[in-house]
Amino acid sequence: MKPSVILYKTLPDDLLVRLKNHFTVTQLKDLSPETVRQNAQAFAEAEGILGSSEKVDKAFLEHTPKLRAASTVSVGYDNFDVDALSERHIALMHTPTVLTETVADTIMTLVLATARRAVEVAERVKVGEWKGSIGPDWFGIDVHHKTLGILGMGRIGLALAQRAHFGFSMTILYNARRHHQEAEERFNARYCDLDTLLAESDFVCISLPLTDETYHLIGAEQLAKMKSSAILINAGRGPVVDEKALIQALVDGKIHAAGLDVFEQEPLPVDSPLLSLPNVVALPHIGSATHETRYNMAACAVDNLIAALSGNVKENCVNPQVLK
Ligand SMILES: NC(=O)c1ccc[n+]([C@@H]2O[C@H](COP(=O)([O-])OP(=O)(O)OC[C@H]3O[C@@H](n4cnc5c(N)ncnc54)[C@H](O)[C@@H]3O)[C@@H](O)[C@H]2O)c1
Ligand SMILES: O=C(O)[C@H](O)CO
Repeated sequence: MKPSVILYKTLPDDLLVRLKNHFTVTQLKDLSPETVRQNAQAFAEAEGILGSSEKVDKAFLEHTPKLRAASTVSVGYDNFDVDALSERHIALMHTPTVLTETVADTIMTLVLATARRAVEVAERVKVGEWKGSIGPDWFGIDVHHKTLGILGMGRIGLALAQRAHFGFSMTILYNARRHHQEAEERFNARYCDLDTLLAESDFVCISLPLTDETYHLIGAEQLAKMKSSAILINAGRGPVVDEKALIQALVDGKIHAAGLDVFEQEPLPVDSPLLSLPNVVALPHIGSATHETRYNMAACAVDNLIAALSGNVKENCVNPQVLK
């Protein structure tokens, strides 16, 4: 008999067929307590789950006594209680690498859009404000040859450094828990402490995971250390930045602008003060959202679940100790 799995995301048809070739699939819309209550038997039988963005904690796991693997269609896994999964010997699989280049493109999009005010001035054209030759109130600031600071020199940070170094002749600073030899050798990146990075960067770019250590890593004190001409870009996770402090810093002119793909609350409430600030570019968490990359992530997640439930894991496991 095929193992039972719960799918809580829509998959392209060919990937759904691949999943069904290996498993008995129950498709549900989410993992909310109500969905769990209404489908108690399916959760009681499930050996695997596949989807994204839903919270998987101890309380959820009480309803899944047979669970052996969770496969998330994302690289970030802050919505999972990894310790609780590991205690139960449940493998957590994720999708690193396939999305790295696309997310780095998104960060570069935010760098360019904020510096050149692309969204703001395009809106002004649409409402008929372009009536003659433009003046300094339409000007942006240069990106090329500026200094870009990277918080989180992992896969995405490295791909960003490559773009900034080769594409825009930028000086790269980074802060990390250890020196990153490849970044230093290939992109001439300079390691520095957080305060130095904040003080010297024209663009502070966050590609950090959300952990206890990174929660509100950037707050009022850190924003005050940035240049008033600097731009903050966050494509890691919203809660890495204290959003209230960020709004205040933008309102007070302590920093020049912000480019944000992630927020403390998603979707971003329409009444967020961020949306009334002209110097904020707010994207709806589209870091990896291209047709190609989202397909590749879904395919990776399907393969990850097949590997985990057949005892054949070679990569992409967050807690490989449970496989021993
Ligand atoms: N906006 C999006 O759509 C999107 C898409 C993909 C990933 N992400 C986020 O980006 C994160 C990074 O992805 P990745 O593939 O580059 O992961 P990664 O693991 O390769 O890189 C993360 C880096 O952050 C470093 N780090 C962790 N805690 C730190 C700390 N306290 N101080 C300094 N450095 C620290 C790690 O050492 C690592 O080098 C993901 O965890 C996810 O939250 C967002
Ligand atoms: O972590 C990731 O892969 C992205 O944020 C999509 O959720």
